[in-house]
Amino acid sequence: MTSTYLITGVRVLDGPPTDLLLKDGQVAAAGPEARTAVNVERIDGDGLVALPGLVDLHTHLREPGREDAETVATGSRAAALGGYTAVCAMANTDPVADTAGVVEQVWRLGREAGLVDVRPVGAVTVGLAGERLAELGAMADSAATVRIFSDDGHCVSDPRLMRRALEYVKAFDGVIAQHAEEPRLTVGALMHEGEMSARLGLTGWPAVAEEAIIARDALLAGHVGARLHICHVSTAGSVDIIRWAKQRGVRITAEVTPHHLLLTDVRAESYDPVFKVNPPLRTNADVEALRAALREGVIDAVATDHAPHATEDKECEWAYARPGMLGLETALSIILETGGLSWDEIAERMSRTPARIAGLDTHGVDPAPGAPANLTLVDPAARWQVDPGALASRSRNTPFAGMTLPGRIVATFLNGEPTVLDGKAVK
Ligand SMILES: NC(=O)N[C@@H](CC(=O)O)C(=O)O
Repeated sequence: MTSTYLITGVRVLDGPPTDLLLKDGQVAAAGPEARTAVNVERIDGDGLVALPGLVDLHTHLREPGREDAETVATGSRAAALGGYTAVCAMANTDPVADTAGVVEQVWRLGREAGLVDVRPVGAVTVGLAGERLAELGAMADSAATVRIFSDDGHCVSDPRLMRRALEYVKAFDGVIAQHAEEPRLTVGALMHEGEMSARLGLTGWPAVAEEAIIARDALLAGHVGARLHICHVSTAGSVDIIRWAKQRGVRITAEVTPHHLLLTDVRAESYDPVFKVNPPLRTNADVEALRAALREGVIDAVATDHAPHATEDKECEWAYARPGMLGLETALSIILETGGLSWDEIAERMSRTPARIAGLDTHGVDPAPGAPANLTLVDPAARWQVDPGALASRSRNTPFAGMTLPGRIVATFLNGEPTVLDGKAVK
Protein backbone atom coordinates (compact mmCIF):
# COMPACT_ATOMS: atom_id res chain seq x y z
CA MET A 1 0.00 0.00 0.00
CA THR A 2 1.51 3.29 -1.04
CA SER A 3 0.43 6.66 0.28
CA THR A 4 0.27 10.13 -1.15
CA TYR A 5 2.16 12.85 0.72
CA LEU A 6 1.60 16.58 0.66
CA ILE A 7 4.54 18.59 1.99
CA THR A 8 3.36 22.13 2.67
CA GLY A 9 5.30 25.38 2.78
CA VAL A 10 8.69 23.81 2.04
CA ARG A 11 11.53 25.63 0.29
CA VAL A 12 13.05 23.70 -2.58
CA LEU A 13 16.76 24.52 -2.32
CA ASP A 14 17.12 28.32 -2.25
CA GLY A 15 13.60 28.95 -3.61
CA PRO A 16 10.48 30.43 -1.92
CA PRO A 17 8.08 28.22 0.12
CA THR A 18 5.89 25.91 -1.97
CA ASP A 19 3.94 22.67 -1.69
CA LEU A 20 5.06 19.30 -3.03
CA LEU A 21 2.83 16.33 -3.78
CA LEU A 22 4.48 12.90 -3.74
CA LYS A 23 2.52 10.15 -5.43
CA ASP A 24 3.37 6.80 -7.04
CA GLY A 25 7.08 7.27 -6.49
CA GLN A 26 7.20 10.66 -8.15
CA VAL A 27 6.86 14.32 -7.38
CA ALA A 28 3.37 14.54 -8.90
CA ALA A 29 2.80 18.28 -8.51
CA ALA A 30 4.25 21.44 -6.99
CA GLY A 31 2.71 24.78 -6.00
CA PRO A 32 -1.05 25.46 -5.85
CA GLU A 33 -1.85 22.37 -7.94
CA ALA A 34 -0.40 20.14 -5.21
CA ARG A 35 -3.03 21.46 -2.76
CA THR A 36 -5.93 20.14 -4.82
CA ALA A 37 -5.05 16.53 -4.04
CA VAL A 38 -7.31 14.59 -1.66
CA ASN A 39 -6.61 11.67 0.72
CA VAL A 40 -3.11 12.83 1.46
CA GLU A 41 -0.82 12.51 4.43
CA ARG A 42 0.25 16.06 5.24
CA ILE A 43 3.76 16.97 6.29
CA ASP A 44 4.35 20.47 7.61
CA GLY A 45 7.33 21.76 5.66
CA ASP A 46 7.35 25.21 7.25
CA GLY A 47 10.96 26.26 7.81
CA LEU A 48 12.30 23.16 6.05
CA VAL A 49 14.43 22.87 2.92
CA ALA A 50 13.87 20.09 0.37
CA LEU A 51 16.95 18.67 -1.30
CA PRO A 52 17.30 15.86 -3.79
CA GLY A 53 18.15 12.75 -1.73
CA LEU A 54 21.85 12.71 -0.94
CA VAL A 55 24.08 10.23 -2.77
CA ASP A 56 27.20 8.84 -1.11
CA LEU A 57 29.95 7.66 -3.41
CA HIS A 58 31.91 6.07 -0.57
CA THR A 59 30.29 3.98 2.17
CA HIS A 60 31.66 0.97 4.00
CA LEU A 61 28.74 -1.27 4.97
CA ARG A 62 30.95 -4.15 6.24
CA GLU A 63 28.60 -6.90 5.13
CA PRO A 64 29.56 -9.61 4.35
CA GLY A 65 32.20 -10.31 6.97
CA ARG A 66 32.11 -7.70 9.71
CA GLU A 67 28.45 -7.62 10.65
CA ASP A 68 29.55 -6.81 14.21
CA ALA A 69 30.68 -3.37 12.94
CA GLU A 70 27.84 -2.64 10.47
CA THR A 71 25.34 -4.47 8.30
CA VAL A 72 23.67 -3.41 5.09
CA ALA A 73 20.52 -2.83 7.17
CA THR A 74 22.12 -0.76 9.97
CA GLY A 75 24.22 1.22 7.50
CA SER A 76 21.13 1.84 5.36
CA ARG A 77 19.29 3.20 8.38
CA ALA A 78 22.22 5.50 9.20
CA ALA A 79 22.22 6.67 5.58
CA ALA A 80 18.50 7.44 5.51
CA LEU A 81 18.81 9.36 8.80
CA GLY A 82 21.62 11.36 7.20
CA GLY A 83 19.36 12.34 4.28
CA TYR A 84 20.78 9.80 1.81
CA THR A 85 18.71 7.91 -0.73
CA ALA A 86 21.62 6.10 -2.41
CA VAL A 87 24.98 4.82 -1.19
CA CYS A 88 27.84 3.14 -3.04
CA ALA A 89 28.99 0.23 -0.88
CA MET A 90 32.75 -0.26 -0.92
CA ALA A 91 34.24 -3.59 -1.93
CA ASN A 92 36.60 -4.23 1.02
CA THR A 93 34.28 -6.74 2.64
CA ASP A 94 35.08 -10.34 3.59
CA PRO A 95 34.76 -11.97 1.11
CA VAL A 96 35.82 -9.07 -1.07
CA ALA A 97 33.19 -7.83 -3.55
CA ASP A 98 35.23 -8.97 -6.55
CA THR A 99 32.69 -11.30 -8.19
CA ALA A 100 29.18 -10.98 -9.60
CA GLY A 101 27.99 -13.26 -6.77
CA VAL A 102 29.15 -10.99 -3.94
CA VAL A 103 27.99 -7.71 -5.51
CA GLU A 104 24.58 -9.27 -6.19
CA GLN A 105 24.38 -10.40 -2.56
CA VAL A 106 25.08 -6.87 -1.28
CA TRP A 107 22.63 -5.37 -3.78
CA ARG A 108 19.93 -7.88 -2.69
CA LEU A 109 20.54 -7.13 1.01
CA GLY A 110 20.08 -3.45 0.19
CA ARG A 111 16.77 -4.11 -1.51
CA GLU A 112 15.61 -6.18 1.46
CA ALA A 113 16.52 -3.42 3.92
CA GLY A 114 14.60 -1.02 1.67
CA LEU A 115 15.85 2.21 3.26
CA VAL A 116 18.30 3.41 0.66
CA ASP A 117 19.40 2.40 -2.82
CA VAL A 118 22.53 0.31 -2.14
CA ARG A 119 24.82 0.32 -5.18
CA PRO A 120 27.76 -2.05 -4.76
CA VAL A 121 31.24 -0.95 -5.81
CA GLY A 122 33.24 -3.78 -7.38
CA ALA A 123 36.88 -4.47 -6.55
CA VAL A 124 39.40 -3.64 -9.28
CA THR A 125 41.68 -6.55 -8.43
CA VAL A 126 41.04 -10.05 -7.11
CA GLY A 127 40.96 -9.95 -3.32
CA LEU A 128 42.17 -6.30 -3.41
CA ALA A 129 45.60 -7.88 -3.79
CA GLY A 130 46.66 -5.62 -6.67
CA GLU A 131 47.85 -8.53 -8.83
CA ARG A 132 45.09 -9.57 -11.24
CA LEU A 133 42.04 -7.74 -12.53
CA ALA A 134 38.76 -8.90 -11.00
CA GLU A 135 35.85 -9.90 -13.25
CA LEU A 136 34.83 -6.30 -13.93
CA GLY A 137 32.60 -7.12 -16.90
CA ALA A 138 30.65 -9.80 -15.02
CA MET A 139 30.03 -7.37 -12.14
CA ALA A 140 28.90 -4.69 -14.61
CA ASP A 141 26.52 -7.17 -16.30
CA SER A 142 25.17 -8.54 -13.00
CA ALA A 143 21.86 -7.56 -11.42
CA ALA A 144 23.87 -5.06 -9.34
CA THR A 145 24.90 -3.21 -12.57
CA VAL A 146 28.22 -2.11 -11.07
CA ARG A 147 29.68 1.07 -12.58
CA ILE A 148 32.22 2.11 -9.94
CA PHE A 149 35.24 -0.09 -9.29
CA SER A 150 37.65 0.50 -6.44
CA ASP A 151 40.22 -1.31 -4.30
CA ASP A 152 39.58 1.33 -1.63
CA GLY A 153 41.58 0.70 1.50
CA HIS A 154 44.33 -0.24 -0.95
CA CYS A 155 45.80 1.64 -3.86
CA VAL A 156 45.95 0.05 -7.31
CA SER A 157 49.64 0.82 -7.27
CA ASP A 158 50.82 -1.16 -10.34
CA PRO A 159 50.56 1.34 -13.21
CA ARG A 160 50.13 -1.37 -15.85
CA LEU A 161 47.21 -2.91 -13.99
CA MET A 162 45.71 0.54 -13.44
CA ARG A 163 45.97 1.29 -17.14
CA ARG A 164 44.25 -1.98 -18.05
CA ALA A 165 41.45 -1.38 -15.54
CA LEU A 166 40.86 2.12 -16.94
CA GLU A 167 40.74 0.76 -20.48
CA TYR A 168 38.48 -2.14 -19.56
CA VAL A 169 35.69 -0.11 -17.89
CA LYS A 170 35.35 2.25 -20.86
CA ALA A 171 33.23 -0.42 -22.55
CA PHE A 172 30.36 0.14 -20.10
CA ASP A 173 31.09 3.74 -19.06
CA GLY A 174 32.52 2.57 -15.77
CA VAL A 175 34.87 4.54 -13.56
CA ILE A 176 37.89 3.53 -11.50
CA ALA A 177 37.79 5.15 -8.04
CA GLN A 178 41.36 5.27 -6.84
CA HIS A 179 42.51 5.23 -3.22
CA ALA A 180 45.59 7.33 -3.95
CA GLU A 181 48.40 6.12 -1.70
CA GLU A 182 51.80 5.09 -3.02
CA PRO A 183 52.31 2.17 -0.63
CA ARG A 184 56.09 2.36 -0.54
CA LEU A 185 55.87 5.89 0.80
CA THR A 186 53.49 5.02 3.63
CA VAL A 187 55.07 1.91 5.17
CA GLY A 188 54.27 2.01 8.87
CA ALA A 189 52.54 5.40 8.56
CA LEU A 190 50.30 6.37 11.47
CA MET A 191 49.37 10.01 10.81
CA HIS A 192 50.07 12.97 8.50
CA GLU A 193 53.82 13.57 8.01
CA GLY A 194 54.65 17.01 9.31
CA GLU A 195 55.48 19.02 12.37
CA MET A 196 52.91 17.23 14.51
CA SER A 197 54.09 13.71 13.60
CA ALA A 198 57.65 14.74 14.40
CA ARG A 199 56.55 16.09 17.76
CA LEU A 200 54.47 13.02 18.63
CA GLY A 201 57.08 10.58 17.33
CA LEU A 202 54.58 8.83 15.05
CA THR A 203 55.61 7.63 11.57
CA GLY A 204 54.30 10.04 8.94
CA TRP A 205 52.08 9.55 5.84
CA PRO A 206 53.44 12.21 3.48
CA ALA A 207 51.17 14.26 1.22
CA VAL A 208 53.34 13.27 -1.73
CA ALA A 209 52.22 9.62 -1.42
CA GLU A 210 48.72 10.76 -2.40
CA GLU A 211 49.78 13.40 -4.91
CA ALA A 212 52.18 11.13 -6.83
CA ILE A 213 49.43 8.59 -7.52
CA ILE A 214 46.89 11.24 -8.52
CA ALA A 215 49.39 12.75 -10.98
CA ARG A 216 50.27 9.35 -12.43
CA ASP A 217 46.65 8.25 -12.77
CA ALA A 218 45.52 11.55 -14.28
CA LEU A 219 48.15 11.01 -16.98
CA LEU A 220 47.05 7.40 -17.48
CA ALA A 221 43.35 8.32 -17.67
CA GLY A 222 44.15 11.06 -20.16
CA HIS A 223 46.26 8.68 -22.20
CA VAL A 224 43.52 6.06 -22.55
CA GLY A 225 40.53 8.46 -22.46
CA ALA A 226 38.91 6.75 -19.47
CA ARG A 227 37.03 8.01 -16.41
CA LEU A 228 39.00 8.31 -13.19
CA HIS A 229 37.62 9.26 -9.79
CA ILE A 230 39.84 10.16 -6.84
CA CYS A 231 38.64 9.00 -3.43
CA HIS A 232 38.98 11.13 -0.29
CA VAL A 233 41.31 13.89 -1.53
CA SER A 234 43.17 15.23 1.50
CA THR A 235 45.95 17.62 0.45
CA ALA A 236 46.35 21.07 -1.10
CA GLY A 237 48.83 19.62 -3.59
CA SER A 238 46.26 17.06 -4.77
CA VAL A 239 43.84 19.90 -5.50
CA ASP A 240 46.45 21.59 -7.72
CA ILE A 241 47.05 18.38 -9.67
CA ILE A 242 43.31 17.73 -10.16
CA ARG A 243 42.80 21.32 -11.34
CA TRP A 244 45.66 20.91 -13.81
CA ALA A 245 44.27 17.59 -15.11
CA LYS A 246 40.80 19.06 -15.59
CA GLN A 247 42.26 21.98 -17.52
CA ARG A 248 43.92 19.47 -19.83
CA GLY A 249 40.58 17.74 -20.45
CA VAL A 250 41.23 14.58 -18.43
CA ARG A 251 37.98 12.86 -17.41
CA ILE A 252 38.78 13.11 -13.72
CA THR A 253 36.43 13.68 -10.76
CA ALA A 254 37.23 13.89 -7.07
CA GLU A 255 35.59 13.67 -3.68
CA VAL A 256 36.39 15.07 -0.25
CA THR A 257 35.12 13.81 3.11
CA PRO A 258 33.40 15.97 5.72
CA HIS A 259 36.14 15.13 8.24
CA HIS A 260 38.90 16.36 5.97
CA LEU A 261 36.97 19.63 5.61
CA LEU A 262 36.79 20.22 9.37
CA LEU A 263 39.49 18.42 11.36
CA THR A 264 43.29 18.66 11.35
CA ASP A 265 46.25 16.55 12.45
CA VAL A 266 46.36 18.46 15.73
CA ARG A 267 43.70 15.96 16.91
CA ALA A 268 46.35 13.24 17.01
CA GLU A 269 47.79 14.97 20.06
CA SER A 270 45.03 13.31 22.08
CA TYR A 271 46.24 9.86 20.93
CA ASP A 272 42.53 9.05 20.69
CA PRO A 273 42.24 6.56 17.78
CA VAL A 274 38.82 7.94 16.89
CA PHE A 275 40.89 10.53 14.98
CA LYS A 276 42.91 7.91 13.11
CA VAL A 277 41.79 7.71 9.50
CA ASN A 278 43.14 6.98 6.05
CA PRO A 279 44.19 9.27 4.44
CA PRO A 280 45.10 11.00 7.69
CA LEU A 281 43.80 14.33 8.95
CA ARG A 282 46.08 16.98 7.47
CA THR A 283 46.98 20.61 8.22
CA ASN A 284 44.95 23.79 8.38
CA ALA A 285 46.33 24.88 5.00
CA ASP A 286 45.07 21.62 3.48
CA VAL A 287 41.62 22.11 5.04
CA GLU A 288 41.46 25.63 3.60
CA ALA A 289 42.50 24.41 0.13
CA LEU A 290 39.94 21.57 0.21
CA ARG A 291 37.13 23.94 1.19
CA ALA A 292 38.05 26.35 -1.61
CA ALA A 293 38.29 23.48 -4.12
CA LEU A 294 34.84 22.21 -3.14
CA ARG A 295 33.34 25.68 -3.58
CA GLU A 296 35.10 26.13 -6.90
CA GLY A 297 34.09 22.67 -8.16
CA VAL A 298 37.65 21.41 -8.63
CA ILE A 299 36.54 18.82 -6.08
CA ASP A 300 33.24 17.59 -7.47
CA ALA A 301 31.60 15.83 -4.56
CA VAL A 302 31.39 15.28 -0.84
CA ALA A 303 31.63 11.58 0.06
CA THR A 304 31.51 10.29 3.62
CA ASP A 305 34.00 7.38 3.63
CA HIS A 306 31.69 6.09 6.40
CA ALA A 307 34.02 3.53 8.01
CA PRO A 308 32.42 1.81 11.00
CA HIS A 309 34.70 -0.18 13.28
CA ALA A 310 33.94 -2.43 16.24
CA THR A 311 34.90 -1.08 19.67
CA GLU A 312 37.87 -3.45 20.07
CA ASP A 313 39.31 -2.23 16.77
CA LYS A 314 39.13 1.43 17.84
CA GLU A 315 39.52 1.54 21.60
CA CYS A 316 43.12 0.42 21.74
CA GLU A 317 46.56 1.96 21.25
CA TRP A 318 46.80 4.42 18.33
CA ALA A 319 49.27 2.20 16.48
CA TYR A 320 46.97 -0.83 16.57
CA ALA A 321 43.65 0.90 15.94
CA ARG A 322 41.99 0.54 12.53
CA PRO A 323 41.71 3.74 10.53
CA GLY A 324 38.24 5.07 9.76
CA MET A 325 35.39 7.27 10.99
CA LEU A 326 31.60 7.19 10.86
CA GLY A 327 30.15 9.75 8.48
CA LEU A 328 26.65 9.14 7.18
CA GLU A 329 24.61 10.65 10.02
CA THR A 330 26.72 13.79 10.40
CA ALA A 331 27.77 14.60 6.81
CA LEU A 332 25.22 17.28 5.94
CA SER A 333 25.59 18.94 9.35
CA ILE A 334 29.37 19.10 8.95
CA ILE A 335 28.98 20.65 5.49
CA LEU A 336 26.62 23.27 6.98
CA GLU A 337 29.07 23.83 9.84
CA THR A 338 31.96 24.44 7.43
CA GLY A 339 29.71 26.90 5.53
CA GLY A 340 30.20 28.71 2.25
CA LEU A 341 27.80 26.67 0.09
CA SER A 342 24.28 27.61 -1.04
CA TRP A 343 21.60 24.89 -0.95
CA ASP A 344 21.95 24.61 -4.71
CA GLU A 345 25.68 24.01 -4.34
CA ILE A 346 25.06 21.48 -1.56
CA ALA A 347 22.63 19.65 -3.86
CA GLU A 348 25.25 19.72 -6.60
CA ARG A 349 28.11 18.36 -4.46
CA MET A 350 26.14 15.88 -2.36
CA SER A 351 23.48 14.64 -4.75
CA ARG A 352 23.46 15.57 -8.45
CA THR A 353 27.16 15.18 -9.19
CA PRO A 354 27.69 11.98 -7.17
CA ALA A 355 24.59 10.51 -8.86
CA ARG A 356 26.09 11.36 -12.25
CA ILE A 357 29.47 9.87 -11.34
CA ALA A 358 27.77 6.68 -10.14
CA GLY A 359 25.51 6.54 -13.21
CA LEU A 360 22.28 6.75 -11.20
CA ASP A 361 19.54 8.52 -13.12
CA THR A 362 16.76 8.15 -10.54
CA HIS A 363 18.79 10.02 -7.91
CA GLY A 364 20.22 13.51 -7.91
CA VAL A 365 17.13 15.05 -9.49
CA ASP A 366 15.69 18.20 -7.87
CA PRO A 367 12.20 17.82 -6.39
CA ALA A 368 10.00 19.17 -9.20
CA PRO A 369 7.01 17.67 -11.05
CA GLY A 370 8.03 14.49 -12.86
CA ALA A 371 11.13 13.89 -10.74
CA PRO A 372 11.55 10.59 -8.90
CA ALA A 373 10.48 11.17 -5.28
CA ASN A 374 13.94 10.63 -3.80
CA LEU A 375 14.40 13.61 -1.53
CA THR A 376 15.17 14.76 1.96
CA LEU A 377 13.81 17.53 4.19
CA VAL A 378 16.26 19.46 6.35
CA ASP A 379 15.60 21.80 9.24
CA PRO A 380 18.48 24.28 8.89
CA ALA A 381 17.59 26.08 12.12
CA ALA A 382 17.74 22.99 14.34
CA ARG A 383 20.91 22.20 16.24
CA TRP A 384 21.69 18.81 17.72
CA GLN A 385 24.39 17.26 19.81
CA VAL A 386 26.21 14.21 18.45
CA ASP A 387 25.76 11.32 20.86
CA PRO A 388 27.61 8.24 19.58
CA GLY A 389 25.22 5.97 21.48
CA ALA A 390 22.20 7.50 19.75
CA LEU A 391 23.48 6.90 16.20
CA ALA A 392 21.85 4.21 14.07
CA SER A 393 25.18 2.83 12.93
CA ARG A 394 26.20 -0.36 14.73
CA SER A 395 29.56 1.28 15.51
CA ARG A 396 30.37 4.31 17.65
CA ASN A 397 33.50 5.77 16.08
CA THR A 398 32.38 9.29 15.29
CA PRO A 399 35.06 12.00 15.62
CA PHE A 400 32.28 14.54 16.21
CA ALA A 401 31.03 13.14 19.55
CA GLY A 402 29.74 15.87 21.84
CA MET A 403 29.74 18.55 19.14
CA THR A 404 26.61 20.63 18.62
CA LEU A 405 25.93 20.86 14.89
CA PRO A 406 23.49 22.73 12.67
CA GLY A 407 20.90 21.06 10.44
CA ARG A 408 18.62 18.18 11.25
CA ILE A 409 17.21 15.67 8.76
CA VAL A 410 13.46 15.69 9.39
CA ALA A 411 12.30 13.33 6.64
CA THR A 412 13.74 11.28 3.80
CA PHE A 413 11.75 9.71 0.95
CA LEU A 414 12.88 6.81 -1.21
CA ASN A 415 10.72 6.17 -4.29
CA GLY A 416 7.94 8.24 -2.73
CA GLU A 417 7.84 6.37 0.58
CA PRO A 418 9.29 7.78 3.79
CA THR A 419 12.39 6.10 5.20
CA VAL A 420 12.65 8.81 7.88
CA LEU A 421 9.78 10.80 9.41
CA ASP A 422 9.96 13.28 12.30
CA GLY A 423 13.70 12.62 12.40
CA LYS A 424 13.20 8.88 13.05
CA ALA A 425 13.78 5.91 10.77
CA VAL A 426 10.49 4.26 9.83
CA LYS A 427 11.95 0.74 10.19
N1 LIG B 1 39.19 5.28 5.35
C1 LIG B 1 39.60 4.55 6.36
O1 LIG B 1 40.27 5.06 7.26
N2 LIG B 1 39.32 3.25 6.43
C2 LIG B 1 38.71 2.45 5.41
C3 LIG B 1 39.64 1.91 4.42
C4 LIG B 1 40.86 2.73 4.18
O2 LIG B 1 40.80 3.61 3.30
O3 LIG B 1 41.86 2.49 4.82
C5 LIG B 1 38.00 1.29 6.05
O4 LIG B 1 37.48 0.43 5.33
O5 LIG B 1 37.93 1.24 7.28
